[in-house]
Amino acid sequence: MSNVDKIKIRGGNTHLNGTVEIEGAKNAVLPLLAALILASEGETELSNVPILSDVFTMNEVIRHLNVDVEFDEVNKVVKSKAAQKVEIEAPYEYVSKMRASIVVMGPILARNGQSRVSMPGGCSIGSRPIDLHLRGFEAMGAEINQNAGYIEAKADRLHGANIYLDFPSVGATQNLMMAATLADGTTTIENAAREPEIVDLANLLNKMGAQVQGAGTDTLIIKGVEKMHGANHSVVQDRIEAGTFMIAAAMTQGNVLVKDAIREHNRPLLAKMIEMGVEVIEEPDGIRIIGPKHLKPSKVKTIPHPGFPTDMQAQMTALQAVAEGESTMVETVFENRFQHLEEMRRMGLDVDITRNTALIEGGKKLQGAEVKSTDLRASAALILLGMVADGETTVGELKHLDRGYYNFHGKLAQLGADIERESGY
Ligand SMILES: CC(=O)N[C@H]1[C@@H](OP(=O)(O)OP(=O)(O)OC[C@H]2O[C@@H](n3ccc(=O)[nH]c3=O)[C@H](O)[C@@H]2O)O[C@H](CO)[C@@H](O)[C@@H]1O
Ligand SMILES: C=C(OP(=O)(O)O)C(=O)O
Repeated sequence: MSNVDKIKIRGGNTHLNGTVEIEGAKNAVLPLLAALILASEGETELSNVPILSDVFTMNEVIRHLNVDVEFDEVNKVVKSKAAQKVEIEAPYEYVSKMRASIVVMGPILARNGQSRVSMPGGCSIGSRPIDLHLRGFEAMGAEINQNAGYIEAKADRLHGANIYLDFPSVGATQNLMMAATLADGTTTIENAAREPEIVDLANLLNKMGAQVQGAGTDTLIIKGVEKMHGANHSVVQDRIEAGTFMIAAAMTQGNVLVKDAIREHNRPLLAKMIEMGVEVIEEPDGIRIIGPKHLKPSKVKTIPHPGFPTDMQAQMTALQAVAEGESTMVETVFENRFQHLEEMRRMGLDVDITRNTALIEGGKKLQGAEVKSTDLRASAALILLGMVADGETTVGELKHLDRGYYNFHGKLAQLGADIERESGY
């Protein structure tokens, strides 16, 4: 994997066909790896772990904290032995590489009574503050200080608290849920995030001896326990990778079976695609997507789960680019998540952007171009658009793609796309 690699797509006549297998979810496995910090005895085996650069980064973070982890990439299994003692510091070097590593803060604090974690800072899709995480820790009795780019938290032992999140933040819900597992007493988190990745985390925590109830609803109740142990768990399927291939099939008049896709996890996307004229067939071993000749335009707004996911927004705009007529996309979760549209303009997309609303005049001729990805989902969306644009599209800055998609070009090639990855040097 190299950031100087490029993906080349020759588009204009692609009709994807076949079956695609989906990996375990990046957004599930990262907090699951952080949860390993909580175990003080036994061994853990996580299976269905995706081979992604973010997973390597998270493994480095928790290794640095003294948790023994080994990633068997052939079998997609992470094995870990509980640490007797965990370190308190997650340094800048790791947290700056991957914001999601902030979710180690709750587990470190719960295990050690103190933690020192580098502030993650923003990223290209928005400023991404962590105030909700910190206010939750404070409610549980932690004293928080900011010092030289680090957040330091201290509490001899966290205590249970009633926490209401102003916004159902995924990361804050995960961080506070993990902190509460070892706290003294019961914690209630209201207006909690309801994403399937939250449910997956609660499932692992409960297997490790925690007492978490209500995952998947907006109220979590966590009864603190004295200690936690290792457990075996298989990572839930990546609904965003699955959704990306569903859109790929829909926009290329394709016929693709997305293996073992979970309808419940992709309900808002599937509902929109059906509205746009896509055929969605539930089969015993997955969901089949058949793309029509003429796609209808749509109005989409991103909202926390079970609303339309912001992580599918860029890919959905690629589908809207193909739909005939005027579509709208409103991004309400992140304030700067339209950068892919500027790149798509270079491919001939007719789009008008006013603040968080994009007006896409779809169905016009698109031409391949040299473009660069600005974030993870932008890179996938540009590759998707490359399949329907005439001529050659080259997508660079693949470090973003490698954070969240394993062998994306290989999977598309297997479905019939004319695509290759050129190695840098
Ligand atoms: C690793 C991972 O799982 N990443 C996902 C997670 O990110 P992440 O957990 O960072 O996203 P959040 O749900 O926390 O953020 C959503 C919104 O809340 C704001 N906010 C968040 C926390 C806080 O303390 N204060 C605050 O204002 C953010 O700036 C953003 O505008 O959920 C996002 C929203 O579904 C997804 O796009 C990311 O792919
Ligand atoms: C925004 C994303 O991830 P992260 O929160 O890890 O940046 C994503 O998965 O689309």
